[in-house]
Amino acid sequence: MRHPSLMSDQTLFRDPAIFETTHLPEVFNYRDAQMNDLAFALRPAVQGFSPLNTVLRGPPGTGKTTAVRRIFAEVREVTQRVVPVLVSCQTERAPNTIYSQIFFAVFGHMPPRSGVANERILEKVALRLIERKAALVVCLDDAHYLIPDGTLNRVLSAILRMYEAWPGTHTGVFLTISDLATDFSRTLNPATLSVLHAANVYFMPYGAAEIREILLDRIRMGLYPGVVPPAALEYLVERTYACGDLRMGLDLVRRAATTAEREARTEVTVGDLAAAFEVSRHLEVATVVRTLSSSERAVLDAVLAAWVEGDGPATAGAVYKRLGERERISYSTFHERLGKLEFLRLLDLKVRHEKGRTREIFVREGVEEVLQVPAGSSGASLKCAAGVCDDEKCRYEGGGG
Ligand SMILES: Nc1ncnc2c1ncn2[C@@H]1O[C@H](COP(=O)(O)OP(=O)(O)OP(=O)(O)O)[C@@H](O)[C@H]1O
Repeated sequence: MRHPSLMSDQTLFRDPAIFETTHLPEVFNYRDAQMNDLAFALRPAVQGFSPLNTVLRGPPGTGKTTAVRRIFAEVREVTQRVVPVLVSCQTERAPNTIYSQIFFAVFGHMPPRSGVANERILEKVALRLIERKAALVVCLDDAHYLIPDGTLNRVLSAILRMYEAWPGTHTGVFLTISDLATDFSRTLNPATLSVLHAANVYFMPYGAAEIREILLDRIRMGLYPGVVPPAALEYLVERTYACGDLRMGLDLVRRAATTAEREARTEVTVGDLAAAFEVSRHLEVATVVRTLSSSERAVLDAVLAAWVEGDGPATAGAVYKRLGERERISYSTFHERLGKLEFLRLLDLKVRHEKGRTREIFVREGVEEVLQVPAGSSGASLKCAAGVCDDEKCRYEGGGG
């Protein structure tokens, strides 16, 4: 079917911002029970006491962050006696930057960039809270990112034990977790667990009918009428339901509508959505990859180059050697970074027992596509595929290969 062409200055988007990941939807259906639980957890704070610590658990794109943003916005409207702070742990990974965000929420400006110890920042925050008779609620969004190097433990302990150093402070936390396997009893130390003592609020994946309504609502607000015909909508719902992440659906609509617009069509087709899916399906991996530090990224790049070159799992020894040609890195640091990449679900590590323990590294689906390393692009000379056995470690220790 031929579509009427569009003038070049015409657009299919009524409001492109509706499809931005940062957009806070006006209508937030199907999460009333969770919103009630969060309101209940905040009630003591509104009354001048510490809020109830709460963990929001659910797969990616099920509305956890949106629920927190909405309830925090409501709190700001009704009282000044609660200071809500939302910290994205995908971007803020160090205690200092997290405390700086809290400082900003309390004072309206950032603390001096350097030379101020964490303790001093927290002290200033605590004294101001006491002066204002205000309670602090910090949401650590995607808190699992802070687990591998112990940052979550340190930050939680500092926030929740403020009352010990500065009596009269009232503090609490919300933690959002999309990695359902996260078990705090194994990752936090007992002293932190005893002050955390959190209740769980679950965000189950939306059903297909709920996804349809949510997406339709966004389409109505973001696009002009008729841009997404029924067949395209069905495909969209099917794809989004299959992955469970609403972000996928929103991204597909945005990309497909942009394609249709570029080709001067007034409707998106199933083909536009299918093409968009090829790009969007690795959205989650792309998001995680963007949060890696340059040193973590270097390890991932080396793994991928070895993986592509060897057409399958690389051994830890081969990757370590390859990496050692570019930077000085001890085996334990390398091992730590590998562990982190596994924790972030970018890699799988498997031990093979063959003349000692050989660690094989498998690259998870989507990583290669996201990193887009052309086959055989580097390191052809590194054909020494000896695995690193635990008892071999010392050979590599000290870096440089
Ligand atoms: N009930 C809903 N109504 C409208 N939009 C929703 C609803 N639930 C989620 N969304 C939208 O889906 C997208 C993802 O939601 P959100 O960021 O809150 O998910 P999340 O559970 O925090 O994901 P992650 O664990 O990956 O951080 C956002 O654009 C949000 O506006």
